[in-house]
Parts: sequence; structure tokens; C-alpha cells
Amino acid sequence: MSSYLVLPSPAKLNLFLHINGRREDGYHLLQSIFQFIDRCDELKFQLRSDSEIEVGPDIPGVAKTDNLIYRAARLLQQHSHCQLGADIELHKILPMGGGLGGGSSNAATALLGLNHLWQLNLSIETLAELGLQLGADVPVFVRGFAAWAEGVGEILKPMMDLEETWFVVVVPQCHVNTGEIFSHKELTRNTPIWKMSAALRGEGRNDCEAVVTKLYKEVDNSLNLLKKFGSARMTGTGACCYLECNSKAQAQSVRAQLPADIEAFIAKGVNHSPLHQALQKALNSQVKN
Ligand SMILES: C[C@@](CO)(OP(=O)(O)O)[C@H](O)COP(=O)(O)OP(=O)(O)OC[C@H]1O[C@@H](n2ccc(N)nc2=O)[C@H](O)[C@@H]1O
Ligand SMILES: Nc1ncnc2c1ncn2[C@@H]1O[C@H](COP(=O)(O)OP(=O)(O)O)[C@@H](O)[C@H]1O
Repeated sequence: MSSYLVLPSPAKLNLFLHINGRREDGYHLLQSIFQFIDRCDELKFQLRSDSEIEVGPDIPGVAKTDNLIYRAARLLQQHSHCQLGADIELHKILPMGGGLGGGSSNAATALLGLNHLWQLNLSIETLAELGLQLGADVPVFVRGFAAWAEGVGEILKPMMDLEETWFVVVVPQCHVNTGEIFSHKELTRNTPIWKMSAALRGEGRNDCEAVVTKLYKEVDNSLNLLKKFGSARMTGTGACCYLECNSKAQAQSVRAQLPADIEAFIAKGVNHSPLHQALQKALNSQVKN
């Protein structure tokens, strides 16, 4: 068993996002399809025999104890009474507050990575329950399959037949605060509930778009830029916007036609999380050695 582990922490896109209502605790009932993309942060874990958790480098504006990686590690220690610790190095490329779920994904990678490193053998079910305590988006990253989501985003049904197409993702130069959007008085919260079987790819909308584009002109501009090439959409509560393409070549061509000062990347939609594929590899090499 190695004391060192490197794992990816992928982003997700919401292929649509409907807000159907609000619970008594203020959380919103939603329907969405989550698909992963092959754009990932990376976490390196080094086992410690004391129970310290060190996460670095610091993320500007995020206190050490607020970092979702640190919180995930502490939650796992508390739940399992594990006496081990870890040094965790984060290589971050995903924009924060971008609707790509980077922070939630980091938390999920920490839960799964440390479960492996500390040999806790907790089930995915238990890790998803712990993840939900950290954020509504964490369970989908823990479970690792593209999914139809309901509830507050935690009721997940696998959607393994989604087409794995290419996307151009534009990163507006602003951070959108999820809480701010959900508490906005103009957010529509009454989209009728869909049956999963009735949902067709490309249909639906993102109910947060109207409020976010009103508050953040950078998001409005990004959507308008992409809409010149097809039907573009925002992911999550923003800020990132994406255009679905038929091929990598089309995605590259659209990317090349965007103004030079626009931050954007292309990525492939994937139905199996790159995190779970990497963990499986780590397990296989452990069995061999
Ligand atoms: C709506 C989504 C869709 O993917 O937006 P993005 O965060 O990805 O943009 C997510 O489910 C967000 O999940 P996550 O970012 O983990 O949200 P949390 O930290 O749990 O919640 C941040 C705040 O958003 C509000 N919130 C979040 C989720 C939800 N279903 N209803 C809510 O009202 C709550 O006010 C909460 O305090
Ligand atoms: N490891 C982390 N990576 C990113 N954001 C983090 C992390 N830990 C805490 N955060 C906080 O979570 C917020 C939401 O981050 P993120 O998941 O990237 O955005 P979104 O939910 O919009 O996709 C950030 O603005 C930051 O304050």
C-alpha cells in the first residue's frame, strides 16, 4: 500500500437546471442533468502518521479551515475516528464560483482519496452522505456517474447513455455566489416537474440565467458571444457558459473564433468520472504489487 496518491478532481456541467420549488429550510428543489467534463484539478495526498491535515497552496480568499478539502478530511476523521493525517497538495485550474463544481469536486476527491489512503473501506453511500453535509453538489462527484438529479441535487439516477460530446466553455471574469442567486427575489421557482423519460438532450433551460445575466454583465456578454454559434447555456448558478458541439474540430473552431481576451477552454463530456477511473487504477496496481 503506497503512502502517496495522485487523483483528478473533475468539473461538471449542468445540461439544464430547473428550479421547481423551495423547501422550508430555504434550500431549493431542482431538476438537472450533471455530466462530468475531462477538465480537472489535481490533488496529491501524502500520508501522515500524526492526525494533522495540511492543505496547500492556500486559495486566496478562502481560510484554511473553510477549504472544502480540509473540511472533507476533518469530517472523515470525525466519522471514522481515524488517527492518521495527510498533506494534500492542490493543483487548481478550475475557476472558483464558476458553476463547474470545482470546490465540491475537490471535497469528493478528498473523501474518496483519504478513504483509500487511510484504508477506511467506507462505502460510496456513506461517503455521499458525508459529502452532502459539505454541499449539495458533492454527492454527484462522490458517486461518479453522469446523473439525473432531483431533490436539492442529491437524489441521483445514473445517465450512462448521454452522448459524450465536446463543449466550448467560457469563463467570465467574475465569481457568482450561489447563495446570492438562490435568495434573489426575481428567481423563478415554479418550473413544472419533468419526468426523466420526457427530458430530451438540449431541451429545458437554466432557470438561474435570467437573474445571473441581470446581475453580472460578464455572464451576459459570454452567453451572447457563444449564442452566435448555437444555443449556449450557463452551468449551475454561473458564471461559466458553454456551447455543445458535434465534434472536437467544431469546438476548436468556435474557440479560435472567440475574441483573444476571452478566457475559454474546450472539454469533452464524460459519463464516468475521471476520479473513479483513476482510483480503480490505483486499486488494480495495489492488487498486482
Ligand atoms: C445549484 C447548483 C447546481 O449544480 O449550483 P452550482 O453551485 O453548481 O453553481 C448546485 O447544486 C449548488 O450546490 P453547492 O454549490 O454545493 O451548494 P451549497 O454549498 O450546498 O449551497 C450554497 C447555497 O445555495 C443555496 N442552495 C443550494 C442548493 C440548493 N439546491 N438550493 C439552495 O437554495 C443555499 O442558500 C446554500 O446556502
Ligand atoms: N477547495 C476549494 N476549491 C474551490 N472553492 C472552494 C474550495 N474550498 C472552499 N471553496 C469555496 O467554495 C466556493 C464555490 O466554489 P466552486 O465549487 O468552485 O464554485 P461553484 O459551486 O460555483 O462551481 C468558492 O468561491 C470558495 O469560496
